[in-house]
Amino acid sequence: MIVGIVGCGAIANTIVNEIMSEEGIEIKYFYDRDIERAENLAHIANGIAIIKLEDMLDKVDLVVEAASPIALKNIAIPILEKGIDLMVMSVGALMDKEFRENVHNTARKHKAKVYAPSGAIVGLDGIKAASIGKITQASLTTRKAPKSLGREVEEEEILFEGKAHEAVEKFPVNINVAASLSIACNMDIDVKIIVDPKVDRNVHEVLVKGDFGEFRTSSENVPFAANPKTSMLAAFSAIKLLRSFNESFSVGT
Ligand SMILES: NC(=O)C1=CN([C@@H]2O[C@H](COP(=O)(O)OP(=O)(O)OC[C@H]3O[C@@H](n4cnc5c(N)ncnc54)[C@H](OP(=O)(O)O)[C@@H]3O)[C@@H](O)[C@H]2O)C=CC1
Ligand SMILES: O=C([O-])CC(=O)C(=O)O
Repeated sequence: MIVGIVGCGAIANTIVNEIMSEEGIEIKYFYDRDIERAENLAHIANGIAIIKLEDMLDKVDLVVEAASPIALKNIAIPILEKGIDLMVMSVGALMDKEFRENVHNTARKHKAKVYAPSGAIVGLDGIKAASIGKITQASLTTRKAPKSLGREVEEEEILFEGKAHEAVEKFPVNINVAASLSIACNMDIDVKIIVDPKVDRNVHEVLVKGDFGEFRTSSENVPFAANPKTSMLAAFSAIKLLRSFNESFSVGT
């Protein structure tokens, strides 16, 4: 599998450092609006930095988007129209219903697949199973340190309380997980975002209720030093999903 990456920041660097060249996965093409970042990563991976997305499209089997929701909106359709699979980190963009339907239809028409790794949250496996019955309630409470949210506060403060579609608009690079949960639950979930000077982790608490019963998950994620908005677990989930394409045994939904 030849892989191209769009967005050469915290997640992409972790993927490359972990996978490099593994049997069956060759991460070869790198694109970023900052060409230097693409070149640095290409150098580490012994790959190729490209100056426009089209330069990788006839050469890859899968593109990993690890850039931004706006980037995803620009690149998803041209990638899928070529029948290339797409792994999406900036899931928040998919809260735009029209865009999500377009992505869905284009993928189906061109026999491409779209994957969204579980990212920085815990519990999507259970939600997928739970969605066989009815899910009646789902919420996410996210607590991050001021530097993760780009705020300066002395005391904890609720920055946002509302629905996921609004959360991803207001905090596009901090709360993609709300979109993953919403898509898995098939509802616009309730979201609360708290800035808290007492935490140094990215904390995500998920509550889901439905026919199956109810569950709560809580993760206290180590943020990347280079980008404290993003949790290490998010990059790890992408790596695990990439590796799963080569595995013949799978556990969990
Ligand atoms: N699903 C999940 O659970 C999670 C998702 N994420 C999301 O994943 C994405 C990547 O995260 P992360 O690696 O931490 O981000 P980084 O900011 O560390 O890296 C992203 C890179 O992509 C570049 N970029 C942004 N927009 C474009 C564009 N339109 N075209 C080309 N390059 C672009 C950025 O440049 P510049 O610096 O100039 O913007 C930067 O170099 C983000 O959208 C983030 O919000 C993060 C954590 C969890
Ligand atoms: O990494 C995290 O903790 C969550 C995050 O930034 C996102 O969902 O966009």
